[in-house]
Amino acid sequence: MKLHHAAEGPADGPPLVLLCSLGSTIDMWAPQRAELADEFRVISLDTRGHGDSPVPDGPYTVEDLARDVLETLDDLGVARASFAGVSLGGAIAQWIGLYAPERAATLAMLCTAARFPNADTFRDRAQKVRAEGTAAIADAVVARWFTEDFAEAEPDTVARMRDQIAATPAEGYAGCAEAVAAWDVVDELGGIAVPTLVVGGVEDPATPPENQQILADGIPGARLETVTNAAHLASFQRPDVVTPLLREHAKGAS
Ligand SMILES: O=C(O)CC1=CCC(=O)O1
Repeated sequence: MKLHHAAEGPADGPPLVLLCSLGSTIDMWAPQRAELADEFRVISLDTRGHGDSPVPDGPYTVEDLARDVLETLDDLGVARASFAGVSLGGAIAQWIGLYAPERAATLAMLCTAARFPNADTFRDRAQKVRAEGTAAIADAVVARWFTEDFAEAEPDTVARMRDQIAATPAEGYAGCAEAVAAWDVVDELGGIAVPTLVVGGVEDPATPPENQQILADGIPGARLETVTNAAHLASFQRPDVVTPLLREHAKGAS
């Protein structure tokens, strides 16, 4: 399935693909897109069921979502790229590292997990949004994305991001929540042979830092960075730290 996307930066620049978290659109990458487009061909994609991408009936799997990404890149003529994904997007990056490594020059996995904590809560969430709509969970979810200090300092930004969650089609959100619930590659991480950066947020309640430690311990040669004053959307709250990390890592692509 082809995904809605934005392609920015020089057409002949090294491709850098940005993958989103559950309940977000390519707007979550706003702090990185313009900045990294100075040297990369930045391709950000709305995950299936989100933003302006198609919304088939769920459940979906991470494999479905990753195949959508690769099909869209095929359509764009991109055979190999660096990938950076937050949370669900980080699971997609793991899948590509495991099952389509020839497509990946580097991988960056942000605020994600090889098996998400409390998988049942994502099945419950899927059930709730199918019954009541995505707005029913938007406040609770956005509270996990940013630190309390940030939420107090930037209420308009947080409200905008909350609205992004509430605008996500219920079936798309539910299908992706079911993909999150089923994701478990803890025992396969040793098979990822692509240069990998793992980034965590110190105050992330959704995928606390021990999850990134598991990724970094399991993926041979992975580099781990943990960002302070950051919760689940560390890339959005701390672009001052995360964007240079992404740049440096993707530049190391061979
Ligand atoms: O939505 C959450 O609470 C955290 C999360 C899990 C997967 C994802 O993309 O976000």
